[in-house]
Amino acid sequence: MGMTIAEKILAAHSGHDYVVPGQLIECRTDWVLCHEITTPAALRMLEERGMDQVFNPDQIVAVPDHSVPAMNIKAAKMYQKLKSWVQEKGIKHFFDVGRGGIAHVVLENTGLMKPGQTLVSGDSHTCNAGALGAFATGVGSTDLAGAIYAGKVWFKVPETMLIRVTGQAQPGVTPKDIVLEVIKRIGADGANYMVMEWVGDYIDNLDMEGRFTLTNMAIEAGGKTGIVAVDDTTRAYMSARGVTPDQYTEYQSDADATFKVIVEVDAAQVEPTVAYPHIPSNGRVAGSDRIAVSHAYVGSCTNGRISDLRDVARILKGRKVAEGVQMIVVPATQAIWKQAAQEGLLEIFVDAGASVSYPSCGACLGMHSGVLGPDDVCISSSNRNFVGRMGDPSAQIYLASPATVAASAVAGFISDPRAYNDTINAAD
Ligand SMILES: CC(C)[C@H](C(=O)O)[C@@H](O)C(=O)O
Ligand code: SF4
Repeated sequence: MGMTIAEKILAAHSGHDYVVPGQLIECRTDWVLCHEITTPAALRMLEERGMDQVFNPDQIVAVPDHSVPAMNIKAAKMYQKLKSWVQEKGIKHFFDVGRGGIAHVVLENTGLMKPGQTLVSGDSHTCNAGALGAFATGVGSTDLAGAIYAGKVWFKVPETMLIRVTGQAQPGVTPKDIVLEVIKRIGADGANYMVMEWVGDYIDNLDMEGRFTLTNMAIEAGGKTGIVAVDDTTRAYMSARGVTPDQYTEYQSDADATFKVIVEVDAAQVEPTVAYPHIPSNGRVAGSDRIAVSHAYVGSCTNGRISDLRDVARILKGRKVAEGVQMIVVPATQAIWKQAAQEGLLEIFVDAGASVSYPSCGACLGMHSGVLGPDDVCISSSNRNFVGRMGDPSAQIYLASPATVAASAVAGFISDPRAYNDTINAAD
């Protein structure tokens, strides 16, 4: 019987020739990603049991990202805990504040995480790295503790959902719109405990940044992870990071692999999509209602990459954020921040009246640097719009692509970015 990519990776990491969905396996983890929010709890569990060791300090990547730079004493202590552990255990790959950014985006860019590998982290958007043709998933602090200690985790082998995206998207329609459309169709629990494998000529033609946006949001449909098979785009991405094909394993799903569900998407039919409060599956066409916004946020591990910032700059160039709208742009990493500066994007944002913040998760989860107050209405390029996600429970969050966020910031109400298609084409 054929296997999917995910099944092949899990078999290879658990000493089996093949695995089937539902099977319980003990899986080797090639990488463990640690940030300052969930790692301290895992470390405490290990310390309390006298098991305070790491399986391999060279296979742990530590990136403080949520509450940095610290906004209060509690956050400063969490950061200290992560940092002192890193120093004590000799964790090799530590991306300190000022040298990192949002952990998932830092990791995807390092060349450390490779196709065919496994990754766990105490963060639900770990699925992001699946775009590299890898198996990457979020775990709770207990499993995180086990992974740090032993380099292993237990998994029930997930079933796989195949999502075939064909055709060309209209100008102004981005991977974020595609994934919001898929989640709208299947529901916020539509892929529960499944791997979401993305295929089709739309995916073949998509760059790595767009693929990360797709796999990043698997968890918003309940997915165990998202995955894209390795192709020339992946190989070029790895090679740009000094990693050659002999350093990793490529897997493809077999022709007779079993997919629990198959979802077909015609990219040309997808419109700029906005997920209305309070669930990412609540998608509607951008601009179909007149909804005034008080805040616009571009950033996060879903859409804080350089291509996202370029999309925003094309729309903001020579324009102003509407009076009464507070816009925040957060490049996902220091490297992206620098690239955006070099390309003149930050200047465009500032000239338009947007604040540019330092790389962190801050506003995305309402921790700091852009917390929403009562009844604020935010159009956000992030991934979740749950009640209270960005601050006060009465605030309303609408999820959209960076282009839609920019178009809405300029208009002062949620708007269709296709109105700027001429601008977009002219800039390309
Ligand atoms: C703080 C962290 C555990 C959380 C997650 O796991 O997703 C955060 O990153 C989020 O996006 O809500
Ligand atoms: S950017 Fe947002 S979604 Fe991503 S890890 Fe940080 S808090 Fe979570």
